[in-house]
Amino acid sequence: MSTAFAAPGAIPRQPPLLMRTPPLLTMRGIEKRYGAVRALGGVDVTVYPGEVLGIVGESGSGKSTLLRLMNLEDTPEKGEYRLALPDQDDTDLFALDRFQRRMLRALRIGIVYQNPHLGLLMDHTSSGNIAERLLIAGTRNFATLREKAQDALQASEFPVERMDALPMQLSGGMQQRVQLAKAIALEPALLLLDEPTTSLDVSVQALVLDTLKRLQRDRRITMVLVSHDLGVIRTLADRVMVMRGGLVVEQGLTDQVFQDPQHPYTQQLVHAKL
Ligand SMILES: Nc1ncnc2c1ncn2[C@@H]1O[C@H](COP(=O)(O)OP(=O)(O)OP(=O)(O)O)[C@@H](O)[C@H]1O
Repeated sequence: MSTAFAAPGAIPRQPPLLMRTPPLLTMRGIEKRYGAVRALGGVDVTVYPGEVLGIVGESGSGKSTLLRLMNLEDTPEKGEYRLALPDQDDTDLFALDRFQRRMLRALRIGIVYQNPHLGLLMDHTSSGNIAERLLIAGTRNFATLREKAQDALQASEFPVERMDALPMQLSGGMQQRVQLAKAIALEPALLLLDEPTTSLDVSVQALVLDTLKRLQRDRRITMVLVSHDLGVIRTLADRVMVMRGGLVVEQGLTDQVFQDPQHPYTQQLVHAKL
């Protein structure tokens, strides 16, 4: 496995500035099975504040399972998970009870799924979807709810004049922007993106990627981005982790991994894309 910042024999490079701070997210030894299927076979992940970590790999390699665990939707058979949050002690988050995990997920972690049905309440308007999130955090005043929902929608570059439309009345790109607005409404410490642009037309995909880039640049939101599309990873991710068969086979700075892949599987992925 190549985790280094330099090819063998090369002069070691300094890790980027972001990585010289303590990590925001640390996962160690994550193992997850579904019956006989080993989805994750002992995965370690470290994410630094303000960076975008990309996760690539073929279908079934365990990317979404790992993201679901980061979102505390599920627990693994083995492994630990810590988030360095100001009000959080060093507890293993998988050891929290179901309610504590749900609250932490709602208040501190945002997620955008490939399928808007997973991220949105289809019988709520766009503003209602965001208000639902704000209510969990204790906002009760109607005018404040609307104002905050509008702010979040604007930040995700959603046309706010459509804020009272139902998701089904919106285009795929707009639905993803509502999911994004909902995910960032409470200024999460961690934003998880599971194939956020995969089901969109190429031109719409580029616009949504631009929004994500702008958000990342302006707000320095720490993101973990799962995508099978190397172009998307290359556009957004500072670092990349390559997964295969529930294991991490290579990781490093995105440019470096793509320009000089060390693992045969990464070489195959990169060359298939060229
Ligand atoms: N709920 C589940 N029940 C049973 N098996 C599952 C479940 N979720 C995932 N798996 C299996 O776990 C393995 C990893 O799946 P996962 O969805 O994490 O992979 P992935 O890399 O995200 O794939 P894709 O790119 O196709 O979404 C696969 O073999 C998958 O079939």
